[in-house]
Amino acid sequence: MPTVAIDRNAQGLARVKICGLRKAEDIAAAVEAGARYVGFVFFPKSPRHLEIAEARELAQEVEPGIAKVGLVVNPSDELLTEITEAVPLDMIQLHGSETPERVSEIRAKFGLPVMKAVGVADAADLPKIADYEAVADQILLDAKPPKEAELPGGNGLSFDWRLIAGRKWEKPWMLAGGLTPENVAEAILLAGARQVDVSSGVESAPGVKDPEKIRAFVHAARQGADGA
Ligand SMILES: O=C(O)c1ccccc1NCC(=O)[C@H](O)[C@H](O)COP(=O)(O)O
Repeated sequence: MPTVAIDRNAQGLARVKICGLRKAEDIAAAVEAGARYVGFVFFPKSPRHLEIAEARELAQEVEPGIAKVGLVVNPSDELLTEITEAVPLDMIQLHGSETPERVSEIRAKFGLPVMKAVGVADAADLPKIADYEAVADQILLDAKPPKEAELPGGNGLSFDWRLIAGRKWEKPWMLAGGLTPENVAEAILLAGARQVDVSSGVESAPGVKDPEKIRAFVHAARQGADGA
């Protein structure tokens, strides 16, 4: 085991986001298990991509109290207008190379809370979290994608959770990247995360969610890591 400070108060408190949902039954599995956020991906290169009309249909059926998050990558105002006018979202997730200025602009123009994904590979990536924290409502700490990756996220890769152990930020943040039902409890303990996000770790194939894995993930995240 690595020698890092472990935040045992984080146990049992994790709020879970299941990202890249495409079917009503998978959303139902997530919500019934206790997930607090559901994510819809609007990125045509992704196996999890949804057309706006599909997302609208799914989002309209999500029960109140569950945050519906729309994930976009370097979006134009036109795309955001189309999405937000059609889909009843509660939050926009920016998963591209949006600058802090652009994050601020999107937040002001579209009147929705914004979660900005920040890619982490090593300690040199951590200072930029403060730049985004100043303008976003939440931060998503995700593994930095490999240079040759087709997707800027949803690659099932983890970063070294010890990099953020014991660090505190003012705004709410989520841990993401390569989480699975098997490792999420340990990740929560090591990173001190109170919120976690998963996509490929609850799939049976790219873009195909597995309700059993969703249930196992939410259960593991909410139980914490007794004995880990
Ligand atoms: O999921 C995608 O296909 C995707 C496409 C473009 C940008 C981001 C994308 N996914 C991000 C996520 O699903 C999560 O927020 C997070 O990165 C966790 O992904 P994973 O490592 O697969 O659990």
